[in-house]
Amino acid sequence: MMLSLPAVAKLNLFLHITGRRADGYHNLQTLFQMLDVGDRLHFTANDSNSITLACEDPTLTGKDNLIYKAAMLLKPYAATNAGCHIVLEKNLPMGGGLGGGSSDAATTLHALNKLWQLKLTTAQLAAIGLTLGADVPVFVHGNTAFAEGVGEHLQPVTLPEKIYLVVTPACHISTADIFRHPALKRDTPAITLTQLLQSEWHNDCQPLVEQLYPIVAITLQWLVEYAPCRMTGTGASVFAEFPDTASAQHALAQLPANCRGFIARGVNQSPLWAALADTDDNS
Ligand SMILES: C[C@@](CO)(OP(=O)(O)O)[C@H](O)COP(=O)(O)OP(=O)(O)OC[C@H]1O[C@@H](n2ccc(N)nc2=O)[C@H](O)[C@@H]1O
Ligand SMILES: Nc1ncnc2c1ncn2[C@@H]1O[C@H](COP(=O)(O)OP(=O)(O)O)[C@@H](O)[C@H]1O
Repeated sequence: MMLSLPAVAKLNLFLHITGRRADGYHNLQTLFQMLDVGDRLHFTANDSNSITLACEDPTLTGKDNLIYKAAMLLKPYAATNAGCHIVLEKNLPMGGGLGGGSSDAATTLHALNKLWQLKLTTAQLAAIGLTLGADVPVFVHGNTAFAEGVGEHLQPVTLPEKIYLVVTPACHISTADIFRHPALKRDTPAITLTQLLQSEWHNDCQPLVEQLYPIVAITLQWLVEYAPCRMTGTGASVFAEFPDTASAQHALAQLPANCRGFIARGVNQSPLWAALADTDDNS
């Protein structure tokens, strides 16, 4: 049996760092906005007892890929010879704060749960996903959500489904490097979701990233000419909200050299859920 499923991107509409934990991880308050665009994965179950991964980009087919790691985490729950061939259509910029790798992992968990008939609950898949990265559970649940802790305490939020222009300058930022930097602001007071929704939104990583990677600051200076803008996650991608697709396209047409850009709609539920429901209807 074969399954083709989306793995969408997210934005962090705000990202507050409220403290550092004993294990070095940081407690956050963040608003994850699901987008309607992303990667696509194709899964063909087999009885080879192995996981194989194919992608046009050969650097993405190794055993360090989160897709492979997610599949291996589910292997112990599956029948002895359960295997799968997975094809990744990589559309999202990598290491851009859009969560592409984490989203690919979450889609893989759902796909193999179905193909291998594991009957694990979404909560179980999210807990397994958390061992791969702090961003995986939100993609497993697939809702626009307010997150606390390292991103695992999630509360779905319904927001107006806005149009966003997402721009990724040509620089790679390591999440771990930003979190271990001495100059990172990590003392934003934790406040309630109601207060947060009424306050001015910001990203605590943005001033440090702008300082360390001037290209991010330059990209924000370009985008702010069109609309108020901010960085997502630990960068390097930045985004702005537009009233309609035409005005977002107007800005995208002027995209600076060396940047990638795309237009997406914010959605309250990831299209992954509709795609999974489709496969239920057809099985
Ligand atoms: C901060 C966010 C916001 O969405 O950044 P982006 O990665 O999306 O840019 C994410 O929660 C990131 O999640 P993810 O990318 O899955 O991070 P992980 O692999 O779990 O962690 C990478 C490294 O970042 C640091 N880290 C990560 C998350 C966190 N809450 N505190 C941390 O200190 C840790 O040093 C960890 O070793
Ligand atoms: N399926 C995957 N897609 C993209 N990157 C992956 C994947 N699996 C592992 N990675 C690694 O994770 C890093 C961060 O990827 P990504 O999730 O795109 O960034 P971010 O967490 O900043 O949004 C990449 O640079 C890459 O080395």
